[in-house]
Amino acid sequence: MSHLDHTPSTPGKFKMDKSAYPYHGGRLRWHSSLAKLTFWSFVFIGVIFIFFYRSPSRFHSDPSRRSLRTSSWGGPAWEKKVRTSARIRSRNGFSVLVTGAAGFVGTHVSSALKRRGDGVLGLDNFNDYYDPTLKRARQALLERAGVFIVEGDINDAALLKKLFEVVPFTHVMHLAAQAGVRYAMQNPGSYVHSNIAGFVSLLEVCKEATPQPAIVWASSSSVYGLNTKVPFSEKDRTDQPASLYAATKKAGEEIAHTYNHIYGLSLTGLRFFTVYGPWGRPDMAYFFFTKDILNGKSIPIFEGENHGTVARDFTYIDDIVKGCLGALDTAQKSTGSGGKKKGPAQLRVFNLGNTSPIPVTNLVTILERLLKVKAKRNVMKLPRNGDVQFTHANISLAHRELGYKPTTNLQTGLKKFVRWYLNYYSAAGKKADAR
Ligand SMILES: O=C(O)[C@H]1O[C@H](OP(=O)(O)OP(=O)(O)OC[C@H]2O[C@@H](n3ccc(=O)[nH]c3=O)[C@H](O)[C@@H]2O)[C@H](O)[C@@H](O)[C@@H]1O
Repeated sequence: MSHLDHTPSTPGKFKMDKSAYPYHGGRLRWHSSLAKLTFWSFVFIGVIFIFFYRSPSRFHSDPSRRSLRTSSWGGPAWEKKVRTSARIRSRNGFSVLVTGAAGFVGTHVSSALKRRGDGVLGLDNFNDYYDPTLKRARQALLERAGVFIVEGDINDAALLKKLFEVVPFTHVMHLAAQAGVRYAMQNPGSYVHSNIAGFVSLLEVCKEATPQPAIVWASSSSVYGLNTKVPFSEKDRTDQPASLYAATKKAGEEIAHTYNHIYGLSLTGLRFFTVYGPWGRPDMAYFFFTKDILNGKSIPIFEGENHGTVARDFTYIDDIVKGCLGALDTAQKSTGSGGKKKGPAQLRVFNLGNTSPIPVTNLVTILERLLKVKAKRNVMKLPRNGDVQFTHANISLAHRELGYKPTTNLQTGLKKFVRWYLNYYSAAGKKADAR
């Protein structure tokens, strides 16, 4: 509590406390010191007010997402960096705002866009859901490629508006999200904050922009939930999610429909199927299995009822990047501007999977071979914490519309991952602080 909190609200209370003013004429002195106190309080509050509302550089923090430090933005030097990063360097190129740019998919997509001459500006809140030093290393990688990542949260509407004031983005690649299926039981609020509130905050700014950008965003294979009909097709029901994570992604798809319908925003949702590869996410099974196998720690391998197989349609990052670029390239323009719809706009959803589900036990066998270490397998029943038993993508729609054609099998992809992992964590003695 600050000393100001002890200041009584009315002078009457002071008057009652005579013991504090035992001398003759104390009331007079008290009146003058109260006047001084009031005067300086106003000066102090005024200074704080001017600091927060007039300064070009504001300070933002977001405790619910566990951002490790407050971020600052604004000012001519900052705007120049934003503009330079987003500058288009090829004919008919895009200028793309990539949210979640320090994330796994965000880093790969940003660098692919930059390589082909698009302007790219990253946005990321660098929260500590998993080891932030990995996010910083990805940031350094992008910086060398000429991509600047603004440090901030998608819930910060003032920051988003500023970015659109500085750059008339043609596209938004929205990959910022609270990922992970099982963590949703530990921290449900973070899923609502990022995947629902954050998405709405972004769409609100996009719909007001002139021109409105086309938006491509990450949904998830988890929206198929408890469905048993395989392979999963975009036409299938998605109304039985098994985790809050899946429910927030499903909500995102409905929210996308609303903003498309009311404001004419062009929106494409991509249902990613268990994406893996170099620079991946340490909370995912293939990643922490690798770490634990190398450390001689036992790994929990889930199985279904009656020893049923648990399998995933593991999809390699380079294939996913091609799918993302295909979605951006075929996205039609939004039709509205300044918050007003002018006509119907494109609304799409695609599966981006590998069409070849692999049992988790096979994943472990491949890792054992690549790492040359036998895993300590601890086979256990699939916990009821959000996991589904099986995923399998039908990708014919993405193939037809986006030219999407995955080419990397799990063996090849994991080989590339393991090479990166050993390199990354042996260099400079970095610790694989996976979870
Ligand atoms: O496809 C998706 O949409 C989702 O893919 C992954 O979710 P998941 O497939 O559950 O990926 P992992 O957590 O890496 O699990 C992979 C497999 O390993 C199994 N597993 C996981 C953890 C564990 O300790 N043991 C174990 O056998 C899981 O049941 C699952 O079959 C991502 O974590 C989600 O963010 C993403 O949205």
